[in-house]
Amino acid sequence: MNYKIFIVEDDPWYGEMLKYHLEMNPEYEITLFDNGREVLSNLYRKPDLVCIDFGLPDMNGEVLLKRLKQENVNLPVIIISGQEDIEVAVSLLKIGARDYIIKNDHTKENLWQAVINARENTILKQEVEELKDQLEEKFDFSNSIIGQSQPILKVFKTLEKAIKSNINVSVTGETGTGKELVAKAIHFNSDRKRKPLIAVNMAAIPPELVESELFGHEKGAFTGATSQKTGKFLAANGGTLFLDEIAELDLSIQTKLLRALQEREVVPIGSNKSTIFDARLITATHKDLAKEVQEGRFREDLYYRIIGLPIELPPLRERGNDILLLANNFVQDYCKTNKAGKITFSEDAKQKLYNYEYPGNVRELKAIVDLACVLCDEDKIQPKEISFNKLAKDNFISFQEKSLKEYQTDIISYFLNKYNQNVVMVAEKLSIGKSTIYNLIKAGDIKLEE
Ligand SMILES: Nc1ncnc2c1ncn2[C@@H]1O[C@H](COP(=O)(O)OP(=O)(O)OP(=O)(O)O)[C@@H](O)[C@H]1O
Repeated sequence: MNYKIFIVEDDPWYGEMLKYHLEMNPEYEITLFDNGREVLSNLYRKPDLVCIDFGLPDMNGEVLLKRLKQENVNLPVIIISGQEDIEVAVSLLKIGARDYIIKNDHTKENLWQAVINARENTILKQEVEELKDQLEEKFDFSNSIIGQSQPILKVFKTLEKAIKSNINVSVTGETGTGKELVAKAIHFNSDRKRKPLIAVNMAAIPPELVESELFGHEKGAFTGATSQKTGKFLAANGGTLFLDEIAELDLSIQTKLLRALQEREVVPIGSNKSTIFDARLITATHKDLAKEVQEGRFREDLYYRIIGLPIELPPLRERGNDILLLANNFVQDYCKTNKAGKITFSEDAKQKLYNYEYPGNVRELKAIVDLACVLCDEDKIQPKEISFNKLAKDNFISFQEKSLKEYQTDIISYFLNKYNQNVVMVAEKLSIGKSTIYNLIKAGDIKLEE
């Protein structure tokens, strides 16, 4: 489709010259106007871009720019001006001009590039909007969170309430029960869906960096702060901040977090200026926060601040038939992604899936089903193709008598070595939360090799 450009220039020779030059790209459809009023009355023709001469006889460039922006705030406008006044240029850019070009020997080339930039910018914006639409569809929670069991239907009811309000939400549940998925579903179904969703895993950040990660820092605020950094609170402005593994926060940071939440403002490290933020807070943990409070590891006042609307995700073993519903969905996903023909489960395979405990919950079920799809020779999965992480158990259990925790550490270390110290991949392979590994690293039980 042609890219429609309006040029408004009262000097006919100069206008023709610009038109001639831009028409070298056959995709550009150029229309010339010699005054502001005429271009305004032709906006119904929906130009993709308008280039205006700053010194038009009937309307100065600033007035025309404002009128164009009133009509269509997204319309890119390039100003071409005879004067090199930086202040004028800056004020026009602030009002919304896309570019400011001076009339000199390079105008043609500069305009050519400015049009390319403006067009690319529009395409990028359109792509972002399309991606946002796709995300919304993806996280329409009836599509993304699979389940029809009573405990999950109860969760859906609470989710509806969370979506309609702006209240803080705290999600609890064992590893792999879908806490992050729930946070996404709330964000992408709420009024904040077009603004950022920023997720931070507290267990993954070294304690000394948490404050700067959350609140930001000024350049030179501490050794290593070579440039200014925006914290996650401000990055999430207008949207949602998801603090995963909140129970892992140090008590000193808990105090700072509490202050920020009470005042609704943050102060970056090294700054004396506070900035108001507007982000909805969703927190998650696999721990029992109330117990953490009782045992003195979590501040009571912070607990009451963040608890808001609690959502407790049931373990998969308590979701009955959802196990098979989820398994079928994962098989379909597998077939779609791998362009495979239809695969189903034999009755015995279903029974085997149904009877298992799933300590790694939905994440573990997905890994089991994916593997079964790979292993199955025909179009029906048999019980022998369903394996419950037996490999790790068989290899490690016979070495010597150890505690369960020691076995766990051995297994994780083994996999970290095997997969090049890639925590995310090992978590996926073992169907455990990344945070479980990060916690062991933090506690010094496991050391990542260089
Ligand atoms: N009800 C569900 N329907 C479909 N997929 C689900 C469901 N619950 C979880 N999943 C999938 O299971 C995986 C794990 O979910 P998620 O990361 O949200 O769990 P989590 O509770 O945040 O885990 P962790 O505590 O380890 O961080 C993801 O791939 C997610 O999409």
